[in-house]
Amino acid sequence: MATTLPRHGRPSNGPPNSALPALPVSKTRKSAGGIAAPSKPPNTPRSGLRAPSATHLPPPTPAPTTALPTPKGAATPNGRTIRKTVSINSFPQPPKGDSRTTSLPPSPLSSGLSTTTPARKSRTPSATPRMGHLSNMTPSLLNGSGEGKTLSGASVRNSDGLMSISSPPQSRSSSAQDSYSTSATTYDDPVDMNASSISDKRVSKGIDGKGNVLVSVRVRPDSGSNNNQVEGEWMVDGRRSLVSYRGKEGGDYFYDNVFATHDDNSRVYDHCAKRLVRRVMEGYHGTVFAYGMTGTGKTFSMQGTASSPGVIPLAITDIFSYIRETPSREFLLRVSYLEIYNEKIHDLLNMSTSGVGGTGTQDEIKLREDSKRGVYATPLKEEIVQSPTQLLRVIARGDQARRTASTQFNARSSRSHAVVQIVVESRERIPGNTGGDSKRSGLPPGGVRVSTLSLIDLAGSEKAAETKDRRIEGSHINKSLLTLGTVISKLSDAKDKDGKDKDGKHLPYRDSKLTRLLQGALSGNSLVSILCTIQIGAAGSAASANSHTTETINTLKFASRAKNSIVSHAKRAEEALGAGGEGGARVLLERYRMEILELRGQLDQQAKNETTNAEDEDRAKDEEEERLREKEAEARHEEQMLEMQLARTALKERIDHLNKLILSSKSIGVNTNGTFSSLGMHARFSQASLQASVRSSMAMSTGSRPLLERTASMASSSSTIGRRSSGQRHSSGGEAEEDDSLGEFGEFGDGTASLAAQNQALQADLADKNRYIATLEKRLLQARRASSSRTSVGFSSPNKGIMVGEDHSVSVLMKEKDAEIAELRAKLDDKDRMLSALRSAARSRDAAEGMDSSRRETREMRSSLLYDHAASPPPQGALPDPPVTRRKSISPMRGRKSVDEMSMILDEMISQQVESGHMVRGQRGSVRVVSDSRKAQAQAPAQPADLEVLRESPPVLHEPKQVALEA
Ligand SMILES: Nc1ncnc2c1ncn2[C@@H]1O[C@H](COP(=O)(O)OP(=O)(O)OP(=O)(O)O)[C@@H](O)[C@H]1O
Repeated sequence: MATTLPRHGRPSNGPPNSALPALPVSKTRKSAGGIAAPSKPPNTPRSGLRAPSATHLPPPTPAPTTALPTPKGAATPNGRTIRKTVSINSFPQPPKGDSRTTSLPPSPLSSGLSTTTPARKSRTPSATPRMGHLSNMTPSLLNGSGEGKTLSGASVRNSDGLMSISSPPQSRSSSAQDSYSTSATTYDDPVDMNASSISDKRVSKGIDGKGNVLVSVRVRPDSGSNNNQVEGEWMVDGRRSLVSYRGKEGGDYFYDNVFATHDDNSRVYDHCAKRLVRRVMEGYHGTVFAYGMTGTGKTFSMQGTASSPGVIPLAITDIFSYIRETPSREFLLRVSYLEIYNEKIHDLLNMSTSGVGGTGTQDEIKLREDSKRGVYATPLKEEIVQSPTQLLRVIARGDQARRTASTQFNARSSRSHAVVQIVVESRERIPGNTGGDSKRSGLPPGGVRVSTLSLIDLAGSEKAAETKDRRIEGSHINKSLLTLGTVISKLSDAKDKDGKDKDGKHLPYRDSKLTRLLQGALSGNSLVSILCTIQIGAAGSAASANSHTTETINTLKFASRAKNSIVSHAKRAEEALGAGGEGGARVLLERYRMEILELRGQLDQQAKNETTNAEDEDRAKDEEEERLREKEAEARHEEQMLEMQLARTALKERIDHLNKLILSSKSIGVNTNGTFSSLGMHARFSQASLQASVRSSMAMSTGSRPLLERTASMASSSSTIGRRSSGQRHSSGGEAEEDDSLGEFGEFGDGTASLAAQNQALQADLADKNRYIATLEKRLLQARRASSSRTSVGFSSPNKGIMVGEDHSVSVLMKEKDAEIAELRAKLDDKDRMLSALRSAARSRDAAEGMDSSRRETREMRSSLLYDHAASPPPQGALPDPPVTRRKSISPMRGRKSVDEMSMILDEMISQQVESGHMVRGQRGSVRVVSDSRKAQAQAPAQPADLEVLRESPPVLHEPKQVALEA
């Protein structure tokens, strides 16, 4: 009769042990792997012993519920197994003195047994042969919330009998290397699945009060069996999590989970690791490790196959499922993979330098301890992974680098302890901000939680090895496993002594790298799930050989001790709020968040800069265009100003020159210091100087094209005079072989001839000036029009103030020019009047002397001749009858007299002009026309010559004023 053992409550020491949230309901594990597992290599030792007979099959009835001791090794005649529950203390000592193992350290399990047995003895009452831990089953984080398992008759029948061993595919292939689907897969919650029955909760409850350690035993099928018969020594009851040995020194072993041979990896994962993985995602540290003799299925359980993925791939799937199901948090995963081989740590993800054979120069990896991280290996490569596929690939890479070799019991035995560590960083996601950062504060509401899931496939303990290498490996493996067993044993003894053993010494974690690395888990800082693998074979099979049985029993004892010894007080990892310090520096999520914030800030700044730059560029472009426009306008304006300046200069020069000419003529006419005769005598010289002056003036006035044209025309007219003058000069010393006209002039040595010539020259000069004035006026008009158009342009330009100012100065200039021109015109008028006076003087003289008709004719003829020489018709109305006399017939006295008379007349006229205010006398006796001569002229009586001059004046003279007003 099996009895339900009383469950002792245990103090809660840390982690919550309340009901766990329901896991996803569901339901069938999908496996995409259809790849047939390779069969076991032929050299694998297999049992050739007789298979258990059908008579030894478990009864179809529920398992016996009695825990009463039964005779050792007894079986009922009807085939029912007689349970023998023995104390762990009664387990036999491991065999010693095996010839093959003398050179090896003793098996850790057997050693552990020998060292711990006394202690166990003292605590386990002999009257209660069941494992001590069974009396303390309480719910735990890993076991569920207290729901029991249902033991139906059928299930009991399946699990309670002797081994029903089939031959599963014997394979060893990394699931990660195959095309295992990582799509979301859900599993039956073992708790929910078994929640209906309360009749027998013993098996599924937390095993004892020692915290959250979960111990499971998995029995590997014995492929060597030909049938399902087992010769009565072993009994595996999965439903009751019981393994019984009925053989010598046998007993009942209860654990949290016992998996029979037909249980697959999925079931193993669901019961051993699923909850732990979930807790890790919630912030607890978790460790799952497989322990057992070589070839018993540790790697098969942890890695699985393509068709039956193990703990590692299933945990990865669950990790990502959890992330998908938890949108309120964001996660970052990084993975490392190391192995401890011959007591050296190798980075399985960084084997490119060291190589599998360890020939490279990989930095030595050491174990360090940190208050926040605990014990950790460094330097170790960590890879950040973002998908299950990526994570599986990383692990598959490590698997390939792991050292394996063929052993007596395993063709591809793992010769090292392999540790996969998945670090999970998580942080609360800010609502409405999928980017993961707070736009307002830049800080998330909570800190980053960091937890670690360690998945460890230990190397198998080996009792004997054939080769030296194997022996060395086996030595290290056994030593580390022995240390592990010792630590666990001492943990049990030291549970009340603050982690110290009986002698007050610290636990020997440092005795091996394995225990040092597992220190955190063993000392209770993390949730722990231990999967012990055993292989039990039919009686007479290889698996049931003595050594094998011994190893199996030792494994069972190790599992029992672990369950009793490891007290977990795992707590949810604290949330790290900063990225500072050694611990904080590991929080990549925080670092990345800060980096993202920083990069975002830079991006924003860059965007702002780009916008500002674009605006600046536009502005600079506009300003540049504006500057160019201004420059062009300025250049145009300067050009126009220069043009006007040139025109003004030319005008000024011309006006000065004309003024000089006028004064010179008047000086000649009004010379009162008795030199008029000399004027007459030097008339030719005076003419010549006048012409030279005109020519020089012409030569100077070359500023612009119109002026050049004008100069040419004036030069042509002057040349006429010049020829005559030069002729006069040339003939001064001689007579009439000269040019006719010159000869004729030469003949007139008296004042009459001089006057006529002067008169004619003045006439020509007057005509020339008129033309010049017309040209100037045209030019002025053009300049004003140009200025006007510029002004209108200038108003629209940004420098319109300047343009207006310039234009104003131009208009002032124009006005000045107008005034000058008016003055010039007045001077010309004076000259006309002088000419008229000369003419009238000549006429008076003629009348006084009673010139005969012949002389008159001669004079007329000469007059006409004179006009012919002038190269242009005489101005209309000008010099109607020049009083020219034949000088040869005039006596010098008479000539002098007429000159004197003329001088007198001129003096009178000038005096009149001066008196009337039209002219002013200079200091040297010269006279000037006053500036308002125009007004005086308007008041003076019009004379024929004046009218003529006015008629010749182009009407455009008044246009500039109109333009100026418009401007
Ligand atoms: N439960 C099982 N069902 C079917 N085959 C199994 C099972 N367990 C183990 N095997 C097979 O047994 C062989 C050895 O298994 P495995 O390599 O996992 O043992 P191990 O304990 O890891 O050995 P070692 O410690 O030497 O590495 C493999 O071929 C594997 O396929």
